Amino acid sequence: MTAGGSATTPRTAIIGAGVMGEMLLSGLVRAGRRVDLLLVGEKRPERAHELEERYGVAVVSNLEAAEQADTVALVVKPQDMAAVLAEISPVLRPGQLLVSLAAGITTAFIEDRVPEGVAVVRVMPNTPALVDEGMAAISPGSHCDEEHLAEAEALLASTGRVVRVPEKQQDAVTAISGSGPAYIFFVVESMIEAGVHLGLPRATASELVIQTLVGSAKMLRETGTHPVVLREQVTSPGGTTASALRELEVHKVRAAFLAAMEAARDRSRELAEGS
Ligand SMILES: NC(=O)C1=CN([C@@H]2O[C@H](COP(=O)(O)OP(=O)(O)OC[C@H]3O[C@@H](n4cnc5c(N)ncnc54)[C@H](O)[C@@H]3O)[C@@H](O)[C@H]2O)C=CC1
Ligand SMILES: O=C(O)[C@@H]1CCC=N1
Repeated sequence: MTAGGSATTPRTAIIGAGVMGEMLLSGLVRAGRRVDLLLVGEKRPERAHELEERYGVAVVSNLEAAEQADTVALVVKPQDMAAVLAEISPVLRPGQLLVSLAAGITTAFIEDRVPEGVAVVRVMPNTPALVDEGMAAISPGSHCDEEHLAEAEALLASTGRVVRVPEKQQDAVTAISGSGPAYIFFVVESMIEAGVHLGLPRATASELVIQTLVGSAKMLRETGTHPVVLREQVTSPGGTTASALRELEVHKVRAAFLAAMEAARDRSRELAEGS
């Protein structure tokens, strides 16, 4: 949406300004959205104050945010979603767009709790959005037209890539790219510890691992070569890499990744039940 300065200029509200709420807010500000057209609803007063200081954004009640905005991003924990929807539902109106970033919460869950005709888009973002390298997947709800979807896409495009997926894929997306950064950080942490075990100073181990990660990610993106081929290029016959990879296979790391991501997918499915 463009900011034109008239009384009808669209406003965007963010309800729940923790890690991902701030990601969205800071991305919109970096992308040039006018701060006076942004609103934040945040429960914790000290956090609200922090955001007012940092961005000059108006922090208002959830009701005011929902009443004044054309697009409302819901960025609270899945367990808090029902309470927030119950609070704002009386002031929501048809044509408004709700964009939910909560894991597991379906568009049907939201549509059942808001007035008929309110458009809902479900998004699964990830934390690299904080450095404009996010990966977000979006899915339309049942009252959502192309304009609503494009607006949700624009919200997320300010912090990285956006793909459209059928909603039935969102639990898998959550398991792969939503939680994905945590798996990568876990691998990085494990490799740094291994370097320390092998006698490297921690700072050296960290630099070696982080640059190896960045370089490998860049090769994947820039060459477009399949990861199996890239791995084979590193794996000299009878060499060091083959010895290491055999240990990873012996320890069933591939199977562990599959089981881990199935567990994340299953947890995402459970979250809509409120557990
Ligand atoms: N952290 C991550 O990597 C990702 C998180 N998500 C989703 O984003 C959502 C938020 O996650 P985080 O930002 O990590 O959590 P967080 O705990 O950092 O932020 C949630 C914020 O909502 C506020 N809040 C709670 N109840 C409220 C209410 N009634 N009114 C106003 N504000 C309220 C809290 O004070 C807090 O600041 C979750 O639904 C999560 O599933 C999605 C993808 C990735
Ligand atoms: O752990 C979680 O539930 C959230 C959703 C995806 C990443 N973090």
